[in-house]
Amino acid sequence: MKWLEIAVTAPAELVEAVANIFNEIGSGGVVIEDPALIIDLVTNGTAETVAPALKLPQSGQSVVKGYFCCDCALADRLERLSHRLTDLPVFWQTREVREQDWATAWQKYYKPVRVGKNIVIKPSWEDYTARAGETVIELDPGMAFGCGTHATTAMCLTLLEELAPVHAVVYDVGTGSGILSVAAALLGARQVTAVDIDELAVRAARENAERNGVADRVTAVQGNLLDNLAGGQADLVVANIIADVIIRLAPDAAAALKPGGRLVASGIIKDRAEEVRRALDDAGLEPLKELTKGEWVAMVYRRVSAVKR
Ligand SMILES: C[S@@+](CC[C@H](N)C(=O)[O-])C[C@H]1O[C@@H](n2cnc3c(N)ncnc32)[C@H](O)[C@@H]1O
Repeated sequence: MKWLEIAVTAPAELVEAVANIFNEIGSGGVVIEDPALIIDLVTNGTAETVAPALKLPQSGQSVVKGYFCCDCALADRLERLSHRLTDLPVFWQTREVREQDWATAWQKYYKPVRVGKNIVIKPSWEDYTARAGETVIELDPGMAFGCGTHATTAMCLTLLEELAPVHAVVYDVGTGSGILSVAAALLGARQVTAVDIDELAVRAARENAERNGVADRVTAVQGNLLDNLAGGQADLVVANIIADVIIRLAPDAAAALKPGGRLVASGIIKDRAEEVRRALDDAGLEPLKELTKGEWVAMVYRRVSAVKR
């Protein structure tokens, strides 16, 4: 089958917005090429990581690629895309590709990679022998976000490892591939609810929980943020989405936490970090820690006692 690849070159802060537009108009898959991440891997990569396969990007801009089936719906999709991109500072190019070329193209760059102190993310098709003390997450993200190498996911994993959620009740909001839910369960959480608005992500999260032998502790559900979740109050909420969504989520995240519970929030571009801090403060949460990587920020907050609603 023939597909049309549409490559949108965009500044880092618009990457999520462009990826969302692709998803909303029915893209069969989205690939994000983030130069900050590639530079980080080329600079800091070890023999185990993807670094040897990568080349430094020519420009500092990110490229978001969407794939569209060349069928009768294509013309309508292109018109909607053109309409949605028209006011954004981006440019786009198209080329025809065969299905095998894009569906698996990213796999050749995706090798076992170490995150935090002792977490290793192992693609399901790669071999890896775990060393003592390592937590190995076996993953096939499919078309869902979250293969572990994106700065925001990596920072969330690092923070999860530090928070050591032994016996914790956890909500993973915007679970994508389920990577953070699986990590929480492997790190000892007793009950994890993984929620995503995207049906494909929910399926990927369920499969990845099974693949890692933690399906008995990870429940993946389709839904909007923390709406209608039945898991009770949590020790830990993780949300790696985007600044606007974290701001919207703040009061509900605070209310979903037990006193003393922690929120790990990421997907926050540096320029929006202050707005997110304000929203989390306004929700009655107390800041504990921040990490930054490239353009991205991850934050840890704690619920002190009663929260404002
Ligand atoms: C950046 S990805 C994070 C994936 C994974 N948790 C990680 O850390 O790599 C954000 C995810 O949030 C999901 N999402 C966006 N808006 C949402 C909403 N309102 N409710 C639930 N999930 C949402 C997206 O579908 C996407 O899978």
